[in-house]
Order: sequence, then structure tokens, then C-alpha cells
Amino acid sequence: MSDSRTLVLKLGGRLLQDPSALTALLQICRQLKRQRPLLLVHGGGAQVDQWLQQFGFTTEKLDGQRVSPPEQMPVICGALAGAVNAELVGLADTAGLRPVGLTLAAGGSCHFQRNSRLGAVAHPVPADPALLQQLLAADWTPVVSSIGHDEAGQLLNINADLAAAALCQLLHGQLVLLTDVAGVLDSHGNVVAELSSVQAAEMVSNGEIQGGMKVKLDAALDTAKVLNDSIIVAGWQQPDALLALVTGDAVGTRISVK
Ligand SMILES: Nc1ncnc2c1ncn2[C@@H]1O[C@H](COP(=O)(O)OP(=O)(O)O)[C@@H](O)[C@H]1O
Ligand SMILES: CC(=O)N[C@@H](CCC(=O)OP(=O)(O)O)C(=O)O
Repeated sequence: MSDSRTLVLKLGGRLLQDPSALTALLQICRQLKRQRPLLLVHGGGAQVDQWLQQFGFTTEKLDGQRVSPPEQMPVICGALAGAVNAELVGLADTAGLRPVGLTLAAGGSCHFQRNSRLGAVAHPVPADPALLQQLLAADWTPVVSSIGHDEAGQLLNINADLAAAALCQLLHGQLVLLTDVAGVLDSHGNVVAELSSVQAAEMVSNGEIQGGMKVKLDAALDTAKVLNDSIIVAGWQQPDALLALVTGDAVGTRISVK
């Protein structure tokens, strides 16, 4: 039986700075979208680093997340919800995906719990699926940046893996996190094909999984638990593998709660 769940695909890392790799991936997305609804969530951490530097700010990450002082938010938002989102929408349009650029707050899709240790950073909580469901039902492809806002309208920066996880939970979709590495790597640099929560906890406690990959793992395990499903972390370098991946073939790391 074919899978009719929305494919929630998170794009991150160097992919977002490589228009030809992005174009190749979006062609695969076009094929996938013929079979099932598609929603793209994007990061852009590298672009944020560059923009902050150009504006004369220093920046640091804590536990894989960016410390985001409120005065830096116009720059962070300009990079993520502005340039990166608009560029991705442009390429997705060319690829025939019928994209609609949105932030994570659009239509009240998510609510946000502030993590004040990190400044204007929050954890996204799935809230209202109506807008995204309507867009998906009308054959649009939402292209979502990880920018939110609080009740007072203050801008919030959300890690894009957590953003993708929240939207996947909201839509009961299938989550695939694409990144620069081919999957979760062990201490020898080999891809771990299957990872349970118990094994993941061991790899985190012995320092084998750190930083951005730890955040990805938290997002994946939370979603695996909520949806009772496995989550894929894979590299974007072989876009053809994405077709095999959604039919259940082994690509990257499959993360599940066991
Ligand atoms: N065990 C691990 N396996 C793979 N990557 C790891 C691991 N531990 C830490 N990392 C780091 O996590 C990075 C992926 O996280 P991140 O840079 O946040 O990705 P993205 O920008 O795609 O969200 C990898 O490129 C690598 O530097
Ligand atoms: C709070 C936090 O860390 N926000 C991230 C949002 C972008 C992101 O997650 O980009 P990648 O997926 O490309 O890493 C940041 O400012 O870098």
C-alpha cells in the first residue's frame, strides 16, 4: 500500500549554499510530490554565522543551539526567514513544486516555549494544523523557516531540526532530516544504520554524539515516540537515495524508540 503521509523533509548544512546540489535535490522532491504531500523545513545556520559576522556580532552555540540576544534577531531573521527562505522558494518554484514560503508561526502552526538561557530561543510546540493542511490539500509545498514569535510579537530563533520535528508531529507525517554527514557516525566514522534510544543515550554519554547531531537526535527521538515511527537522518549528497529511503530501504541512520 502506498504511503499517503506528508513527507516532512528538513534541509540543512552546506546544501543550502550549493544551488546546483539544491536543484538536483528539488528535482527528486518533485518526483516524491507526485506520490504524496511534501513539506520542506530549512535551516541556514551557516548563513546566520556569515550575516552576524558581517554585522559585527560575535556568536556562540550552547549544546548545539545558537545563543540569540534579542538585538541580533533582526539579522538572524533576515538570514533565515528572508534570504534563505526566499532563495529556496525561488529554486523550488523553478522545480515545479508550487512552494509557499512561511515561518514556523504562520497560521499558529506552533506555539513557543522560551529557553531564556539562550536569549530569544524557544522550543516549538505543535498547535494548529489547519493552515498547513489546507495548503497541502491544495497541492502547495509549504517551505518553512525556523523563525517564530512570542505573544508580544518578539522574534524567536528555533533550531530547524526541532522545527521540522514539531511540524511532522502536528501533521502525523514522516520525518527525514538531511544534513552534511551521511548519518549518525560511530567513533570509527562509520554510519550507524539503526539506532535505538538506549544506544543513542550511550553514544551521547560517551561523547560520540555531540553538538548539532545531539539536537537532531533529540528531535528524532521525540518524534519517534510521539508518532510511534522511525525517523531518518541522512546525507543530502546522494539525492537519488531519497526515493529509496521513503520506501523503507536502508539509507543513513534509522532512529527508533525501543
Ligand atoms: N556522532 C556523530 N555523527 C555525525 N555527526 C556528528 C556526530 N557528533 C557530532 N556531529 C556533528 O553534527 C553535525 C550535524 O549537525 P549540524 O551541523 O547542526 O547539522 P545541520 O546544519 O544539517 O542541522 C555534523 O556535521 C557533525 O559535525
Ligand atoms: C536556536 C538555533 O540554533 N537556531 C538555528 C536555526 C537555523 C538552523 O537550525 O540551521 P541548520 O539546520 O542549518 O543548523 C541557528 O541560529 O543556527
